[in-house]
Amino acid sequence: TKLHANAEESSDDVTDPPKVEEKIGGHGGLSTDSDVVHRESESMSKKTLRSNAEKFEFQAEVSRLMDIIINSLYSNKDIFLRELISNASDALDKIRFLALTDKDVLGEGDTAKLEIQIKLDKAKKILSIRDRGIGMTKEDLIKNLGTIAKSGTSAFVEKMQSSGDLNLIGQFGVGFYSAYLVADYIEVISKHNDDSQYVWESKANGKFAVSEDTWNEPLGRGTEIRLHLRDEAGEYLEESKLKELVKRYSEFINFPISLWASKEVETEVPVEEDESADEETETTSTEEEKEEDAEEEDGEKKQKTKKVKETVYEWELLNDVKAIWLRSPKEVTEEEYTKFYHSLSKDFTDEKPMAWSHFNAEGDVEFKAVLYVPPKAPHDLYESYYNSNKANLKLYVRRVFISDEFDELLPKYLSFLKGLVDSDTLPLNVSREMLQQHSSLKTIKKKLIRKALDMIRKLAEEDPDEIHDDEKKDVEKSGENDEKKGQYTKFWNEFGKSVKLGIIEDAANRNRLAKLLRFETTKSDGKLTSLDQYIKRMKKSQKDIFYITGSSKEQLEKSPFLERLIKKGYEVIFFTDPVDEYLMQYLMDYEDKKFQNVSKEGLKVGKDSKDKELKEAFKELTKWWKGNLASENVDDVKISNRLADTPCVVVTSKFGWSANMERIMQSQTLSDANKQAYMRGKRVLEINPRHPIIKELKDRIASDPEDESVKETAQLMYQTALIESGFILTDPKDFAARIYNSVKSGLNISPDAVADEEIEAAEEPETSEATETKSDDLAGGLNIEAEPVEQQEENTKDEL
Ligand SMILES: Nc1ncnc2c1ncn2[C@@H]1O[C@H](COP(=O)(O)OP(=O)(O)OP(=O)(O)O)[C@@H](O)[C@H]1O
Repeated sequence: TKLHANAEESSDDVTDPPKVEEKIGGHGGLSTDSDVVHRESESMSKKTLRSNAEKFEFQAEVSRLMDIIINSLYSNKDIFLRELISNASDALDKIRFLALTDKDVLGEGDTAKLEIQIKLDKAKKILSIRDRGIGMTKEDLIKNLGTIAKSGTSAFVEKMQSSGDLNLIGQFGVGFYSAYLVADYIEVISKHNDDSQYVWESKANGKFAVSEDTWNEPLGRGTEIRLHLRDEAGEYLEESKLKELVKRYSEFINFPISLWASKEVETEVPVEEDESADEETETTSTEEEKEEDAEEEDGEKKQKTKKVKETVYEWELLNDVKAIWLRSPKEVTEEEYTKFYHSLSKDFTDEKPMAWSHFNAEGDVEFKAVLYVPPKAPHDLYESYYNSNKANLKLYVRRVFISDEFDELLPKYLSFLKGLVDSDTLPLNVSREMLQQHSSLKTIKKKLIRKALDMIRKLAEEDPDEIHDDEKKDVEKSGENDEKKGQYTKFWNEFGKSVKLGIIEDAANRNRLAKLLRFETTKSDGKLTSLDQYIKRMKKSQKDIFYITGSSKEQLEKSPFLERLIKKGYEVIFFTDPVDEYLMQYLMDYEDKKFQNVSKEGLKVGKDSKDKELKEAFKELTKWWKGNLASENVDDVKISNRLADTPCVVVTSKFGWSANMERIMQSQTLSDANKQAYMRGKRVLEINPRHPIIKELKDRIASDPEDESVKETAQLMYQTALIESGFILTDPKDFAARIYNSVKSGLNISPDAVADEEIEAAEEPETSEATETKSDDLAGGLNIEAEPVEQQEENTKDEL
């Protein structure tokens, strides 16, 4: 919000110009040897500054953020320097990138030097950080530093309120404001090629001011941030402190960072004739200040000189700019990789990346790359997955930073990786758009994916927890890998969904990705298992990989679909993430084994010798039942091979949706009813011929196929099976009414009995209870003695 175009009448002190006696030394004459003392800037009358100043209010979220920073008790205030240097480096990257296609943007002389300079003014308590980057126009200053809140602002404010950890500020894109941890007044002087030089200033009191700069030294191009340090931040005026900080935080900045540092030097000064006598005794007593008798050989007399110590200032380079990725992987230490990760990801917590891969690709397309698996997934990794263009790899071409928004380098599902690619093959002097279409990008992408998947596979291979009991005897591993214990489970919990999305999206790497899959099974005992382990444990005769989908493992464990499989010792995979339903539409087979959803048609678990016989014996019932279910979208009624204790289940056709998928689709807000009807799998009612209810039904049908009470019971059986098989009933009222009728009969109440008028009807049992006790109630309705299900007779035993 612009407050005053002309602030002359305002009494607010924000835009007070630097008074003549408060003037701040600029960076003028940066590279000249004579720059021993700060050159004072030209004085400027109060009137001129004020008439140019415009005042603005910070956007509300930014104001809140600044309040939090200013009042923070956070002890690690050092981070501000890292943030400002990182901004300076970004600005330098931007101008260097523009210079690829237009050399003139760099300017001439010192202005063309891509560097960062830090200067201290102890007397005035000012710390300034200056870069020769792209700079900011007046509009940029107003937008970037105050009026446009970034999306990360409120996320960061929220995070601060819960954790208080300011260290993460850079990740939220609001790093600049961390400068208010140490300063109570900040000036940002900036010169962009497209505009004049401007000064932004704020005392963080909700307002800031911007004015055209007519009093400071011209910057040429770039930005100087002047921090007027708070009293308690005096340590940042110590050269040693700044050197230490730059070393610690900015060692991977690829531009030279120099400090205007003091240095003791010895210089020869002439000895005044009249004092030479006194000096003589003094200087001979100390070795350093030895007086020299400057008698020339030819005997000509010269003026006497002496050496004295003097403090001079000069630019001292603080960082070694040899990029880590250009070094040989053998030479880079683990600590250096970790630190480089922190600087790349702006994640300065103590956590180490889970894994990294540093390699050099040679051949037609040459590039160097470092890839990292972060220790944690960002909070919004899967939010708007398909719409966001998050790329986490930085692209360099021959050491020049090109972009960190280049999403052609990695597929979406690997966008959780961080790192960089530096290519020697890509051309330097073309626009980003041209680069995006360059043919070698495809090769780079392909290699990066391979390397990334290898890195993840190794993470699993090195994890001792991944070696299961059945393999332990072969692989005797001692405690050497303790540090890596559990690392793959950690990876899986953070990024498992990405592997699944990869299987869906990347057909070329489907098998590699499937190897990385982990899941729980009926036999995994709370641990995660892989497909390879599953296959190792498969029964000899087992052809397919069995799985079941649902909303939780607890719910699935009780599923009737598993009854017989578990009894016979088969292992079944539990898929409980909604994405698994999609995953299994793409993952058809693995190592020549097909996947079989055990709640769908097509399950083969060996033949029962009585199959044919049973089919024949129940023919009448199945035919009758199919006829009765004609209006229910039921394709068929069949004898089941998956049931042990449950009378019947409803299975779906192989290529339609499973019950779980129907449930997922129904819960989606914008789901399309037509598509739902189309995709809904055809249903088959499968009956258990050994179950007493089914046997009784068979007998009743044989004696009277028109018996209404049997029809009623059959319908109730079907609805109950739907629920137990994971479907959502379309008409729960109808189901409830049938249950109540059955209960009435169980309690010997007349079917015509109705509730008394004016009397609360809450005496009837609730539906859910009724559902739980269904089998017994139904048995009661059919007057069957509660008897166990007949033992299954099989002569095929276990050789299925
Ligand atoms: N030295 C600078 N030169 C040019 N522009 C700058 C400079 N410092 C900040 N900016 C501009 O101000 C914006 C806000 O800076 P801020 O540090 O708050 O966020 P950021 O740089 O986008 O994110 P991060 O702090 O994570 O680097 C930047 O995006 C950039 O456009």
